[in-house]
Amino acid sequence: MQALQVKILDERMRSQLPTYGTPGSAGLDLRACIDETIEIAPGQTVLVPTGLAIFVEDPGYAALILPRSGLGHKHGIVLGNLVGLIDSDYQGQLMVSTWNRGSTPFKLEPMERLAQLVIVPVQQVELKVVEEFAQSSRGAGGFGSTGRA
Ligand SMILES: O=c1ccn([C@H]2C[C@H](O)[C@@H](COP(=O)(O)OP(=O)(O)OP(=O)(O)O)O2)c(=O)[nH]1
Ligand SMILES: [Mg+2]
Repeated sequence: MQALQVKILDERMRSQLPTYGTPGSAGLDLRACIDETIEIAPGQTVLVPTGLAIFVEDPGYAALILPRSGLGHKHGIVLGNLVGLIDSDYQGQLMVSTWNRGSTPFKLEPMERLAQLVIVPVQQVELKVVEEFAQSSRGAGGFGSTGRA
């Protein structure tokens, strides 16, 4: 397993650094580092600190913040930006844009696990302008061009 540099910005996180819940888990759970319960109204979005900063450093990797399925499915708590992309050169606090897309208020408790962090490989590219592409069988077909599932 590779090491990831992390800074603790909220002392409460020192004793509960994110870990993989099971040997096969892809995500590290991020907690809501808030001092008091926050009630998030239906349709409201709140930027929630996690108490952690990471420095991925290697441009061949990035981190993604993704919703937790239970919160999203059962309570409508997802991400205001749908997916959070953490650049390899970002050194600030990880923040979770927390959107209540449901129809009932949600009480977010201090230190509750709110979202998850996944480290993914990234390929940076150099754009090369061409006039024509070699023909593919799909061509420009998309958006259901192969029929409805
Ligand atoms: O859910 C998120 C999304 C982003 N970030 C941080 C890390 C990321 O590297 C930085 C910038 O994110 P992004 O590039 O998606 O936002 P932007 O609106 O393009 O801002 P910028 O102009 O700073 O790049 O904000 C978070 O903490 N949480
Ligand atoms: Mg950006």
